[in-house]
Amino acid sequence: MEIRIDSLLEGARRARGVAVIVDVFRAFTTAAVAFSRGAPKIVMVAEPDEALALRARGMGDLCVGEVNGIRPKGFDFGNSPFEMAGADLEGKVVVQSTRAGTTGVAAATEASAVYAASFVVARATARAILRDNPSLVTIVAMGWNADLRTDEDELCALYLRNLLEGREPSSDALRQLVQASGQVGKFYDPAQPHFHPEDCDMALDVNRYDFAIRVAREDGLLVARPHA
Ligand SMILES: O=C(O)[C@H](CS(=O)(=O)O)OP(=O)(O)O
Ligand SMILES: [Mg+2]
Repeated sequence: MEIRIDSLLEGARRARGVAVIVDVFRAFTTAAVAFSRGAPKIVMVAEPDEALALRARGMGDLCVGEVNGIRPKGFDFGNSPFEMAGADLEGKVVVQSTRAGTTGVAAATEASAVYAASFVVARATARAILRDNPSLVTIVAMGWNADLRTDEDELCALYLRNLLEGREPSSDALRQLVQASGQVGKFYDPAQPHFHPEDCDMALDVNRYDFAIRVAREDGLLVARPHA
């Protein structure tokens, strides 16, 4: 198995083989929590207007996401694992739009298969990929706004490569490295109430869930489902 690591939107666009789109803060932590709260599937789109249009057409029940970290007008929830944790999503189809994570999923058009990953589903994602034993895996760290590399996604990509190669680095070490990085302060900034300290804590609960998040095209839509 060849494992490549890439970054940002251009990395998603050129991803070949099985693509693992990584977004720790917060898209694919939020998605994992949504599944844990009963959402059967998540339709992933790049643009907020696409999400609103799908909900208007009855293709989704709830819009979740962000622009600049803030819940877009008309959305039901922000892109917050903490907000998701308080929601009853049993049987509710979520439509998610974020500026890095879901935009990266939508851009990965050359990939043979796509996973959406974060620390909370890392081991399950590696296990699912190893079961299929593909010849090529491309791990893409989406970063901030898909155009600035950030520690949490890069570290999660490196962690995933280690797992795929049969090693399991220390979760405590990962948490310490991410907590020392530049993307954490916003969760504790009263001037940015759309970010919650609990978002960060939940995103760093390494391997919290035992499912991966597999994304596949269904009737022309990118649909994410928990993948045991
Ligand atoms: O909602 C998020 O946390 C981020 C936006 S920001 O980088 O924190 O401003 O979006 P995502 O697409 O989940 O990286
Ligand atoms: Mg992010």
